[in-house]
Amino acid sequence: MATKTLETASIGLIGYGAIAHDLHRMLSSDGRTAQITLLLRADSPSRKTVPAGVAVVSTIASLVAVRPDIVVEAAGQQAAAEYLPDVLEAGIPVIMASTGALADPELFARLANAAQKGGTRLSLPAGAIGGLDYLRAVAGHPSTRVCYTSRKPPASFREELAAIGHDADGLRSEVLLFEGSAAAAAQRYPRNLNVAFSIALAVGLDKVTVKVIADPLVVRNTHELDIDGALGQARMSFANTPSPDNPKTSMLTAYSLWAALERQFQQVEL
Ligand SMILES: NC(=O)C1=CN([C@@H]2O[C@H](COP(=O)(O)OP(=O)(O)OC[C@H]3O[C@@H](n4cnc5c(N)ncnc54)[C@H](OP(=O)(O)O)[C@@H]3O)[C@@H](O)[C@H]2O)C=CC1
Ligand SMILES: O=C([O-])CC(=O)C(=O)O
Repeated sequence: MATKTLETASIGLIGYGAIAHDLHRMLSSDGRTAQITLLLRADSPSRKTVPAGVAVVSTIASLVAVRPDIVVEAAGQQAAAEYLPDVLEAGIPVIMASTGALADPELFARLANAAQKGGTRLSLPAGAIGGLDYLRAVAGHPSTRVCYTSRKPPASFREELAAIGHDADGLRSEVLLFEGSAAAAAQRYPRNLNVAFSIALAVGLDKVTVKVIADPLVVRNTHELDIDGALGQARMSFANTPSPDNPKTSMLTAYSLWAALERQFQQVEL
């Protein structure tokens, strides 16, 4: 990989939704013509949004056969579980957006083993937040505790609110949807709470408590972290613009994946 650059690399992209659209645009801007192979299901509605000239395959075997330099998953937790072991085992590095899939310890072990067998690495981007370097550092002290609150406009939790008798469009005050562990949050809200599990992986699963709030008074996807312990206190807050294509997803996520991709091809890693 050392001689390749992001401009000359062959990139496998799983999914073509809000994140992948933005990533594809970034990879193709400034006169670049990225070599991208998309994996979408044969009957995927997303196929009709794929620009002419972009190669599309329907199976993970076909994607692996192309031998991309790297694969980026931006399709969802179920897709990550289904496809990524084969990619890693084939020795192809992976950047995974749907980090909440790792809340399943069996899948975590399967992916780690596949990466070891393939002699490659699974990279987890910061996604819709930042500050994972700080969390990784304070993880070392047993006193560290993190309270993470995901606060999003009601449109991001339309189905969940309906299930408890609320109309997302008529909500007047905030609704606490969930309080508990990061693993439970990531599994209960697979399209909204991957960040919770990224935080937990960085700082330690036992150190994090999570609140999930639908709030009609916010217009941004807001991630608040309160960190406390013998090393000190920190407060981080991210107020992200939701993607126009998918309000659950912050636009920042595609930029984070782009930054993670760039790092893969740099000799000096920041
Ligand atoms: N780590 C982080 O901070 C964040 C992580 N995420 C993760 O990224 C994922 C993608 O986000 P986003 O782009 O907004 O989602 P979208 O719903 O906009 O797009 C998902 C895309 O993936 C495709 N897809 C879904 N399942 C499969 C499958 N089994 N095989 C192939 N393609 C599939 C969909 O195609 P189809 O048309 O067939 O449904 C669609 O093209 C989220 O589900 C979430 O897990 C999101 C935000 C932040
Ligand atoms: O994009 C966001 O704000 C967070 C998100 O959806 C997730 O963590 O799955």
